[in-house]
Formats: sequence, C-alpha cells, structure tokens
Amino acid sequence: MKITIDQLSKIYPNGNRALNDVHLEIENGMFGLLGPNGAGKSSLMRILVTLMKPSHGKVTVNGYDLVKNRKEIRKMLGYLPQDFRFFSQLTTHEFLDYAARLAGMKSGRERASAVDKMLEEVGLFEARDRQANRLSGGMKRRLGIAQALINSPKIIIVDEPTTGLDPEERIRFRNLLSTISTNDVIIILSTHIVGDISSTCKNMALLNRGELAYSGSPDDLVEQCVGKVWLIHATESEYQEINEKYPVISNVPTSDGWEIQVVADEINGYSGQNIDPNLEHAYVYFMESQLNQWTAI
Ligand SMILES: Nc1ncnc2c1ncn2[C@@H]1O[C@H](COP(=O)(O)OP(=O)(O)OP(=O)(O)O)[C@@H](O)[C@H]1O
Repeated sequence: MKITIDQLSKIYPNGNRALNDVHLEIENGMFGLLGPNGAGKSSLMRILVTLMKPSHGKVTVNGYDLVKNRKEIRKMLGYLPQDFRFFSQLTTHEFLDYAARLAGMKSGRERASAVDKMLEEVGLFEARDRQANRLSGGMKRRLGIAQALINSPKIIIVDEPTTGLDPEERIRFRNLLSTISTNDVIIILSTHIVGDISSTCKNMALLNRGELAYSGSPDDLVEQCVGKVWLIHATESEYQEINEKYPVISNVPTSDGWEIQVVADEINGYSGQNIDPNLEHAYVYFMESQLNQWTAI
C-alpha cells in the first residue's frame, strides 16, 4: 500500500489555512502524525478519509485519486475519529453488527462470525451483551477500533486514539495496532502524545501550523537533537533565569536547588552536560526552532 500526498492545502471558508503545501509519502506499517493542537492533523485525516475535499493538491492511494475514486478508496478505509460515539441503546455486539452492515457486509452469517472474531481480537467478547455506552473508556476505544477494522481495511486511520486512557489501556491499545500493522496495511496514528509514536511507529511526520516540519523516522529526528539536550544543576535564582530563556523539559528539586533538563543549541553562562535525547526532546527542539524562525521574520 502507498499513499502519496502532493502539494496538499486546505483553506476553510472563513479563511483559516489548516494545511499548506504538504508533501508526504506513506507506506505499509504504522505511521505517526504528530503536532500540537491546531497543527492541521484532523484536517489531514478528514481529507484522507474522504469526508472533506482539499483546496489544492492531490492525494493518491495505490494510484487511485482520492477525490475522483472516492468509492474505491472508501472500501479500503477504516476510521476511528477523535470524537467517536455510539448509539446508546445498542449492545457491544449489536453496535459492531451495525458497523459491519454499514461497511457493506450483507450476509447475516458472515457478519455474525466477523463480529465474534473481532470482539475476541479486541478483548471485548465477554462484554458482547453489555450496553456499549456502559463500557469503560478503554473498552469504548477498543470498540471504536473494532468498528474501524471490521471490514479488514487496508488503510486504518485513528485520530488521537489514546487521549483519556490510563497507561495500561494505552499500552494495550498501542499493542493492538502494532499487531495489525504487520499485515499489508497502513495505519496512520494522529496524536499529540509523543510516547504513542516513539514506541510504535517506524515513520512519522511532524505538522506545525499546517506546515510539514519533518518527515522520516523517529530515530532520525532524535539524531538531529544530539548535543542539544542539557542537564543543569541550578540554584533557585538560576532556575528562574533559565526558565525564561530556554524550554525546560523537566525539573527535579535537589537539596541545594534544581536538576533541570533543557533543550537548546547552547546554554551560555551555565554549567551543564549533554545527555542522550529522546523523541520528546526532539519534538520540543523542532517546535522551538520553528517558533524562533517565525518570530525572527
Ligand atoms: N471547520 C473549520 N472551519 C474553520 N477553521 C477550522 C475548521 N476546522 C479546523 N479549523 C482550523 O484549522 C486549523 C487546524 O485544525 P485541525 O483541527 O486540523 O488541527 P489538529 O492538529 O487536529 O488540532 P486538534 O488536536 O486541536 O484537533 C486550526 O487553526 C483550526 O482552528
């Protein structure tokens, strides 16, 4: 599978420019789309799932044009939107049966077996007769992914899937997606949670204010931040100064001040040592350098 995004822009009727000239190629496996609130992630997702047309540019999926071949593309798609909701009266398996019907599965027998298989896969079989809106937050998310997967889609798009989940459910959810991504499928995971991407995605893109700030592997992004993360032992007054000058990633009180992590090219005037960067450091470094470029303009 291959998605090619070429010169893609989205300008809303009120003039908001959500995406600006985005170029991106996405191939099999798990792909992370990272960016702060308002970066344009949901706009890109909505275009990819054919719910919205781009203002400019083109997207193709295995050669099919996203706008001209909407029907063909929709057959390949599974989507878990950010604000996924279900009809309150349905039980878990009734809801999934309804989703299967919407996905075009006509035979009742085929649907029943697909629904049971999917409930097993996402660990909801025991809750099959429970009313869907009485499930826990994590279970609802799993039901959400189950409805997205019911017709064995080739492209799975999940928008902010782990928001609000506890750590255990978050890991479970990520592992579920990783298992699926071993097949010939593309999974696009949109998030502002860095940890979701570092532990699962081989490739990623960073969106900021509608612009593509980075595309490549998380490891390469981290590599670009080597020598830019500092561990500083600071007094109380130094800490206040540093906090105003540099992005502080973490702060731990010590017996005589603070141990802080800072992301910056240089930390003139303070004694600190470089430490190994991680994706969170790299993300902050990239965002800060873009912010500085803008304010310099
Ligand atoms: N229907 C709309 N009409 C006008 N502007 C919109 C609309 N939807 C989004 N926007 C604007 O487009 C920009 C990108 O929004 P988008 O929702 O795509 O970002 P996001 O990265 O998904 O952020 P979030 O995580 O907050 O949903 C923002 O400035 C937003 O205000």
